[in-house]
Amino acid sequence: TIVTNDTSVATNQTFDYVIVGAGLAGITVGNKLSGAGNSVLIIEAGPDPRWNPAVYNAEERGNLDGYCNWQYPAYDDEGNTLDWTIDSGMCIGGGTSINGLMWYRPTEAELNKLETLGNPGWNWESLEPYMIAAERNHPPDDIQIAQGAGYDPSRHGYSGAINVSFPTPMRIPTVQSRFKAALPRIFPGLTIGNDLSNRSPTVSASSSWTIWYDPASGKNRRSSAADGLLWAEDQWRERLTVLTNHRVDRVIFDKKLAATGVAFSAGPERPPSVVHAIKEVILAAGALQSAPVLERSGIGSKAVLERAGIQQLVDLPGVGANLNDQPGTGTSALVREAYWNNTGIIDDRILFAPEISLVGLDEVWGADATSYTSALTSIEGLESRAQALVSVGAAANIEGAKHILNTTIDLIVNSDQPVAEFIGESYPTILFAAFWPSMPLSRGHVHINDSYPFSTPVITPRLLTDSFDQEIAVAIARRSRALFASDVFEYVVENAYYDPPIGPNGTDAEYLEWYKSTAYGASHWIGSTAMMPRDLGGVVDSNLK
Ligand SMILES: Cc1cc2nc3c(=O)[nH]c(=O)nc-3n(C[C@H](O)[C@H](O)[C@H](O)COP(=O)(O)OP(=O)(O)OC[C@H]3O[C@@H](n4cnc5c(N)ncnc54)[C@H](O)[C@@H]3O)c2cc1C
Repeated sequence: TIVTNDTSVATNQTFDYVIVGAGLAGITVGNKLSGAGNSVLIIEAGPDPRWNPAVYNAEERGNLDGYCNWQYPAYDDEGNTLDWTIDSGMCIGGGTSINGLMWYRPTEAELNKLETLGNPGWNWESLEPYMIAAERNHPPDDIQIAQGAGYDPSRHGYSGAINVSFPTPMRIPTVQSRFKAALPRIFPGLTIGNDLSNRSPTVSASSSWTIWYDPASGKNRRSSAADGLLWAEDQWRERLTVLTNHRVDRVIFDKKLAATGVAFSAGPERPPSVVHAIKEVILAAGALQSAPVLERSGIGSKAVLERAGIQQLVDLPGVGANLNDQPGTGTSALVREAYWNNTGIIDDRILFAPEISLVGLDEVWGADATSYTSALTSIEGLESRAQALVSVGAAANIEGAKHILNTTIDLIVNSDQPVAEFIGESYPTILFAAFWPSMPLSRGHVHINDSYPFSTPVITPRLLTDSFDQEIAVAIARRSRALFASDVFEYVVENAYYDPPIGPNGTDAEYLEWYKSTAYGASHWIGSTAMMPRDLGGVVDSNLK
């Protein structure tokens, strides 16, 4: 494997495959294609980060300080910038070099919906073997299990490239057990399980991480896509080249619209170069950049391309629409001074297996759930939701919007899939609950504004614009207060802290205002190049073409 920032390895060269982006998808595909004997070039906008302890040492990730991060601005519908920025990986490893390292699998029902969306063969049966093959699980030992860890041996792989384990040591055992005691009280009916990957379908458990404990250094090392599939000696490839610090402008097509290469450059002042692909160009620039690269290449909606002064090659109005992330926020509660030296509750480290609860409608609303779901499943409701998305450019057409919304609604209403993720954490001086609606119906968009490759994409997340997402948000924010006010926690913490303040009898409107003013994207962006039939607003088909 060659990793370099030397432009000449690619300029006017020819490879079997050219891949845009060395993130999770780009590295995985590059590893497999080069392993099968193909010559492969991956072009990555950011640097090689393997020297940086904030990347490789999970415990130092708090020191990243913007390293390996695009930190995009976010916009509202009027084009004003929001007061939070979007974290997104910008180095080899992409998001996996800076992410929160939580590892658990989707459910069978969730994966089978890929097929329902119009993608034959994309289902649990075909995809589960890949999840098993990717993972190298290190089961928790007796001490970790005593401190809250758990796992179901049948749900994991043991010989893959991505290391998965609980932190060594687990730490703060009192808080682990306190969260396990308190969460079923605020979400009645919630089961405390032993493994987030075997939820059926809702559960609460301590989460394992994509880390491995290196006894030589005593560190818990990040197992990013790069660590597992690029830098590891047993994954080195004879015919793989990774070009760092170069940005792809656009894909180049021949007269029959077959992709023949890409144009790229090292910086705004540097001359553009071209590299040729014999077999395929693979776009793996993530949910926030793949659509902009397509648009700069002439593939997208007429209005966007005209505004940017780009000649349209393919009319594909779904490009950049349907952008989806979970609206995250959190509640902190100051630990009482009497416990500041109690390392079962807090210490000065940030490595901790958080207790993650995946809760469904029943756990959030109990017997009242049906009053919320009848609004969700009404035909008029679906129609007006779809119209609202099309009118703001968040969906390509009404039928497509209805199809996507229905897929999510069906998972929520008929398969009891989780509507919220609620995460109990401990940091130096505070206990923290992070949470978000897990299957939001709100949608936004990402587009280019001009043809210039070094311009930032215009990302309009439109978080919490759907009334159902708002209802979930209010409900879980209320539970965060109940969590820290419960008798399980009240002896440990001062009351939960809200800014803007919410009184003990806060109204739904106050909770919603608080939620909206503190919410940010939870960094799980999807949807902007949807895999779906084209007439429904899809961008790639089930062969990823
Ligand atoms: C802060 C944060 C926390 C997260 N926490 C978790 C978690 O705990 N658990 C979990 O499962 N997931 C988490 N995620 C999500 C996970 O990391 C992503 O889903 C995953 O990395 C997406 O993979 P990808 O290949 O689609 O995109 P990415 O990993 O983002 O890779 C895309 C790559 O393309 C490059 N690129 C973009 N444009 C260009 C261009 N024009 N030319 C060349 N290169 C380009 C980028 O620099 C990037 O390296 C988190 C993400 C973030 C950012």
